[in-house]
Amino acid sequence: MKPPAFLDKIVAREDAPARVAALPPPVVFTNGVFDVLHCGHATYLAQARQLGASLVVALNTDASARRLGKGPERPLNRQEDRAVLIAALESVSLVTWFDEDTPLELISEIKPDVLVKGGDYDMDKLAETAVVKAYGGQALAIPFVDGYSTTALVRKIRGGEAAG
Ligand SMILES: Nc1ncnc2c1ncn2[C@@H]1O[C@H](COP(=O)(O)OP(=O)(O)OP(=O)(O)O)[C@@H](O)[C@H]1O
Ligand SMILES: O=P(O)(O)O[C@@H]1O[C@H]([C@H](O)CO)[C@@H](O)[C@H](O)[C@@H]1O
Repeated sequence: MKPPAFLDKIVAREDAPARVAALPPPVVFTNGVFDVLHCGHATYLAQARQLGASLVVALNTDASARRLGKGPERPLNRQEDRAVLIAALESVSLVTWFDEDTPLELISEIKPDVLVKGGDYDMDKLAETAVVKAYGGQALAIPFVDGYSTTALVRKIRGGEAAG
C-alpha cells in the first residue's frame, strides 16, 4: 500500500515559504496546538478555508506547546501525529510547525493573506494582527463552536479514569 497522499501536505518549517508561495491565493493561515482533534477544530478549519483558496495550518512543536502551560501532560499527541490528523482534513492545504512561542516569525516569512483564529481570541490583542495588516492582510476570528475543547476532553477522560 502506498502512503496516503495527504502526507504530502506536511512540510518542514524551512520548506514552508516555497510551498506556500505555490498555493492558490488568497492563502489563509491559522496556527495552534490541535492536540486532540475535535468537532470545533474540524468546523473551524473548514470555515477558515472558505475565507480563501488555500489553508495553511502551523502547529506548535511539542517543545513550543509545552511552554504554553496547558498542563503537565500536554501535548498528549506528538507533533508528527498532530500534523497527520490535520493534513487528513480536506479543508487543509499545507501543514507545518513552528518552535517559537508564537507564529509571529513564520507569519512574517510566509505573509498569508488572511490570519484566522477561533472566537476565543481577540484578534486586536495579537501581535500577529499588526504584522499581517502592515502588508495589507486581514486578521479575523471565526465563531467558537461551544462545548468543544481539548482541555474539556482531557478532563472528561480523566474523570472516567477516576470513576473506573
Ligand atoms: N470549539 C472551537 N470552536 C472553534 N474554534 C476552536 C474551538 N476550539 C479550538 N478552536 C481553535 O482551534 C485552534 C487550535 O486551538 P487549540 O489547539 O488550543 O484547541 P483547544 O481544543 O482549545 O485546545 P486546549 O483546550 O488545549 O486549549 C485555535 O485557533 C482555536 O481558536
Ligand atoms: O491552540 P492555541 O492555544 O489556540 O494556539 C496558540 O495560539 C497563540 C495565538 O496565535 C496568539 O499568538 C499562539 O501564540 C500559540 O503559540 C499557540 O499556537
